[in-house]
Amino acid sequence: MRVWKQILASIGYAIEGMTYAILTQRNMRIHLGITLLVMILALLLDVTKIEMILLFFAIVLVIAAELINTAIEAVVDLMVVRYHRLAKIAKDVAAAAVLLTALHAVVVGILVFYDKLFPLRLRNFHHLESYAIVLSFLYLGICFVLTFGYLAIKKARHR
Ligand SMILES: Nc1ncnc2c1ncn2[C@@H]1O[C@H](COP(=O)(O)OP(=O)(O)OP(=O)(O)O)[C@@H](O)[C@H]1O
Repeated sequence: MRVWKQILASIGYAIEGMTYAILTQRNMRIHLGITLLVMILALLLDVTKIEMILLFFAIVLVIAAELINTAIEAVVDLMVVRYHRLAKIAKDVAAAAVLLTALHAVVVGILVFYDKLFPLRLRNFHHLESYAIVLSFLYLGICFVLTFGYLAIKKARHR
């Protein structure tokens, strides 16, 4: 009985954390809004079970990253009251993790919805689908390199 009470208490704390993130983080509200739109789109369009799993995975990844980012921001603000190079690195790297998961979700969204939203164009131009895939990964790669390149340069400058 005590174990169940502890488990229920843990779930309660987790819900409190989620509520805090939704109420205080604008980005979290944006993620949830987009999630709602994606779910409506997935219900309206002919999405397979595997595609649904991929969409869910991408969405959960973004929301989990945003929650961890919020936790890191809170810990940094608790420990550091003034400007500190390490505080900046901690916050920027946590933000980069969210950015990366969000880009991943965009790529998954393009891959899942592209041929469902533009089936006629695809029938005439088969190469468009591969363009969408290549462009998605190119975009993801560029953002990845820019984000981590920027962080690496910043870090090197502060050494
Ligand atoms: N104590 C600090 N020392 C150095 N740089 C900081 C510090 N606090 C914040 N920063 C810099 O300012 C940026 C924004 O910080 P802030 O705490 O406002 O987070 P945020 O990304 O705006 O959070 P939110 O998700 O709540 O909008 C950080 O990414 C970091 O570069």
